[in-house]
Amino acid sequence: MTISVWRYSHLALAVSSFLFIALAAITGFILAFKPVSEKMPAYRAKEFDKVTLAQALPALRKAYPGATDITVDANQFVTLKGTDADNKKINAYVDPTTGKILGNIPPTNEFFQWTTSLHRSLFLHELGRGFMGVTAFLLMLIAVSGTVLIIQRQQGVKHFFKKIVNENFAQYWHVVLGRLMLIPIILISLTGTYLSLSRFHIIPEFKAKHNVDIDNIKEDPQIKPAEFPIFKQTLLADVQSVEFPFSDFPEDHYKLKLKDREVIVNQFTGELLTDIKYPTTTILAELSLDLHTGRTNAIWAVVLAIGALNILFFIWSGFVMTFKRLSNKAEKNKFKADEAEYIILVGSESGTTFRYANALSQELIAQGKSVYLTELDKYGLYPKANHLVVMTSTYGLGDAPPNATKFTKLLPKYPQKQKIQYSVLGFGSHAYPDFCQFAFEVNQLLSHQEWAEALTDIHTVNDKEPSEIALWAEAWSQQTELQIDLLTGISAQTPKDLKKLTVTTNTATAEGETFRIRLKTPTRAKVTSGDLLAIYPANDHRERLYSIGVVGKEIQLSVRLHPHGLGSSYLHGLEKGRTFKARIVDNPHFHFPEEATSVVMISNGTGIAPFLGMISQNDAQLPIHLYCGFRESASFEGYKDFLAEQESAGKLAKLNLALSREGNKQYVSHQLEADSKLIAQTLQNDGILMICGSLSMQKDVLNLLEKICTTSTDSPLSYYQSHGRILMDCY
Ligand SMILES: Cc1cc2nc3c(=O)[nH]c(=O)nc-3n(C[C@H](O)[C@H](O)[C@H](O)COP(=O)(O)O)c2cc1C
Repeated sequence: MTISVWRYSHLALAVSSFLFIALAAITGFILAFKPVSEKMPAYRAKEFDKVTLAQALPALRKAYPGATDITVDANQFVTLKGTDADNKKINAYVDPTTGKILGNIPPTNEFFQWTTSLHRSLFLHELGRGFMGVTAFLLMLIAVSGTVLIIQRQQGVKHFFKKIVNENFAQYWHVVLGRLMLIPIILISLTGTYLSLSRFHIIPEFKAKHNVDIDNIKEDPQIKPAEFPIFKQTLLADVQSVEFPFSDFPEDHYKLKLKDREVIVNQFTGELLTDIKYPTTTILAELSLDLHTGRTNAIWAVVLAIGALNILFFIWSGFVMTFKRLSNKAEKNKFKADEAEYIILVGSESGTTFRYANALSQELIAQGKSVYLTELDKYGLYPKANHLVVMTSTYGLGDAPPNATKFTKLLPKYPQKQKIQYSVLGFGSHAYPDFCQFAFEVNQLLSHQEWAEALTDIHTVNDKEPSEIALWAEAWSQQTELQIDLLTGISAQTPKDLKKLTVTTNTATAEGETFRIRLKTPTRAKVTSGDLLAIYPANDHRERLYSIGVVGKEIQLSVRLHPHGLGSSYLHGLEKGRTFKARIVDNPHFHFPEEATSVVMISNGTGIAPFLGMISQNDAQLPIHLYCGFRESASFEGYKDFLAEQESAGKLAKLNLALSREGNKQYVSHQLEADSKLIAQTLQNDGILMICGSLSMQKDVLNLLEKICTTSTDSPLSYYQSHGRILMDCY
């Protein structure tokens, strides 16, 4: 059964009964203090647990010749009724071994009585009792469906108590307290249900019928009550009540109501005249009352009070979660699926991803675009679309969220008829081992579709980190030439935190060629190879991003001069000594992995830039294999000497150069294919693969890696991607 069925059942049950449950929880909380308050005065005899009827009954009869009966209540206080030697009426708590009066029976506490009536029957007599019985049953179903949801969330009973990630107060404590209070709440609801069923005789009531053969009651041999075997064997702790013989006539007798049976005892001989065991249903009803009220144990009563408070918390947190989920859903589409240019597909469980998808949709509509937003599982044909954005979270062990489980099957079913440019933004959390795995899977699947063209590299967002969302928005905006601001104030129109940079060298070359530009890093700027430099060539909102390599103490960019390229033309024109303002964008997911056993770096064209910085800083001499692709040897010329120096300094283990328009005309993917064994070993042995360059190179390399993973490693490609073993920064 899917998670949604259980979730909806849990929710429907909670919604339909929450008022009654809340009332029962509040009154239940108050009533939990009844046993605690009753136990406060010490009317329980010392060593009560050891006293037998053989000790108690003769002593009490001696002190009170007119005693008619004794009762032992849930607090183990002994009440004696009857008269004393002076014929004075007695109804008091007594010490069962001495007969000493310990205290008077207090009048019933009216507040507790009032609360009990409200708790049991809402002051509506039988009708109210019926309501509360049903409420107890619904609470039980809620607890059971909640347990199933936790088991599903934790991926099995074995992991039931595994750590829960605290992503949100209401959700976190709903689950954590749900696990802790599960047993008390199931017991509260189960016993409440049982008591109602007993009350309405759905579970039959038992009344012991004692058929005493009065004509054959013996009077001999007479023995003292203290010697009666039944009295010697029976502890007072196992007694509910004892009726004394009314007179010395043989037909009068002792009637013992024990915990598990009723016994009639001959007053002269101690013989058992009847012995009727209670059926299990009666014993269970008593146990239910003990557990439901906490009357026998003050600690359990406190647990019940905590349970009642938790129920109130579950009602509050459950509603907070539901409202959040409901408010974060797809807004109504203005355009139909078959007329929209921009398609946004969302995979979400608790709804937050919809918030960003809705923001994107609104931004695009505001810019006059036609947009259609839907769930991944509602994927279909989009005849007018030219852009597809997938925003999806990951759940379970790297699985699809509930509204995206069918997508991988639907995708090949609906091949689009025209080319569509896609971009995937994964939402996840590093607190889970398979970070954004489902997003990686979707990205990989899309890359295999003939009609799909990657517009940006896949981007991932850890714990809804605004700067990562903004980074995707920037990358997507740059490619679409649209200005998208998903997070007001983050990807703001006017860039903040600009740094002044000075050009130290610029190898500015001809159009179509790659040039390198070096910039003096401002003294207090924090910059690492793999970060991005955002420049604003026209001094307006238009931003262009370049991968940074930190070489020496300088920022080095490799830029290909595009005809009419806004960013590349600007940088190309910057002469030595010129200063300009730019923003350093922290890009931690593409920093050099110092902890790795080895690193394989894969680049084409200007993608080599961050690797140059990382290699030059590899003082620990971690084995680095660099696979870099260029069109012709001239493009590589500028890096040749530098890389040779790094090789001889032990900072670069091996350089593999692929030239696509010279010699045997190879791409990096060809060289990687030839070295498949090394690649598989790197992945298997905790090494890291880093890819930087064009999206088409990335696509080829990922397809090759997928093959290598299928044939030569233990896990699929998405596993290595989601475990941070394949780092990418492509454009
Ligand atoms: C039970 C549970 C399991 C999760 N499993 C993963 C996971 O395997 N990988 C991951 O990257 N994030 C995981 N996450 C984090 C979510 O993907 C992340 O919080 C996301 O932003 C939620 O988006 P949504 O509200 O749209 O569903 C999990 C979250 C929860 C509550």
